[in-house]
Amino acid sequence: MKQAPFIAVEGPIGAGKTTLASMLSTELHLPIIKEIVEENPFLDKFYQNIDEWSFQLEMFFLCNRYKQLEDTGLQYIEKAQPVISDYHIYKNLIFAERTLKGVKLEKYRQIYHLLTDDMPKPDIIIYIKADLDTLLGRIRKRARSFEQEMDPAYLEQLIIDYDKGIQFLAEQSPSPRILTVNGNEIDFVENQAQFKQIVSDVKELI
Ligand SMILES: Nc1ncnc2c1ncn2[C@@H]1O[C@H](COP(=O)(O)OP(=O)(O)O)[C@@H](O)[C@H]1O
Ligand SMILES: Nc1nc2c(ncn2[C@H]2C[C@H](O)[C@@H](COP(=O)(O)O)O2)c(=O)[nH]1
Repeated sequence: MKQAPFIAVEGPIGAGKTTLASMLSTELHLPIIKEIVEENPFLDKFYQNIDEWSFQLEMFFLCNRYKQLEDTGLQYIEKAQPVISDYHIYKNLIFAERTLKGVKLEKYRQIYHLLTDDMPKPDIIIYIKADLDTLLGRIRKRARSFEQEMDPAYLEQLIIDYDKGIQFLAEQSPSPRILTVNGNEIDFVENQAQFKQIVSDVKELI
């Protein structure tokens, strides 16, 4: 290992981030940072009325992830210890740019940059790309009640937003190493050989 990696697994809702990050954490003996979902008091309300609840929801995610990133910095990055996370902090902005408008979006952007610009960023991103049908199938399989009525148009837009967001991250300096996984065709859950191939690809990046 050249230096202790900070790995983030990213991709739109239902792509398999938490699943793959957990599998890699076990396989590579890496501590894992997982985002807080079930305890989020606004998600249910958000899916019922996005315009009404988006600011509270985005701020809740941002504050939680800020705290997790702060802890990750202290516990792992500053001690040069490797770590894997099932999200990149930049996902906050990907979502907020889609769900917020006007003054609220402008205020959110300022707070986002204030909180995160000087925080440690992942140097490896595993980006799981998947199309709408695959994501809808996985969201059904996961069966979280509040996600079942999600508007497919929202998810379709997020797929595009994610592509742009990851492209933006790729152009940053220093640029993260990015491994793109085809989530439609590669079944790392059921197919051991395909999972081992991802492990081998990740090891090459470390
Ligand atoms: N490559 C895959 N093949 C089959 N099922 C998958 C795959 N990736 C994830 N799943 C399943 O899809 C659902 C969503 O996965 P999850 O890891 O929660 O996605 P995310 O964290 O990206 O939202 C889970 O039920 C998981 O078991
Ligand atoms: N509006 C936002 N929604 C978010 C954000 N982060 C996660 N989410 C939603 C999407 C899913 O319903 C659920 C879990 O996310 P996964 O990507 O792990 O499936 O929470 C966000 O920043 N803004």
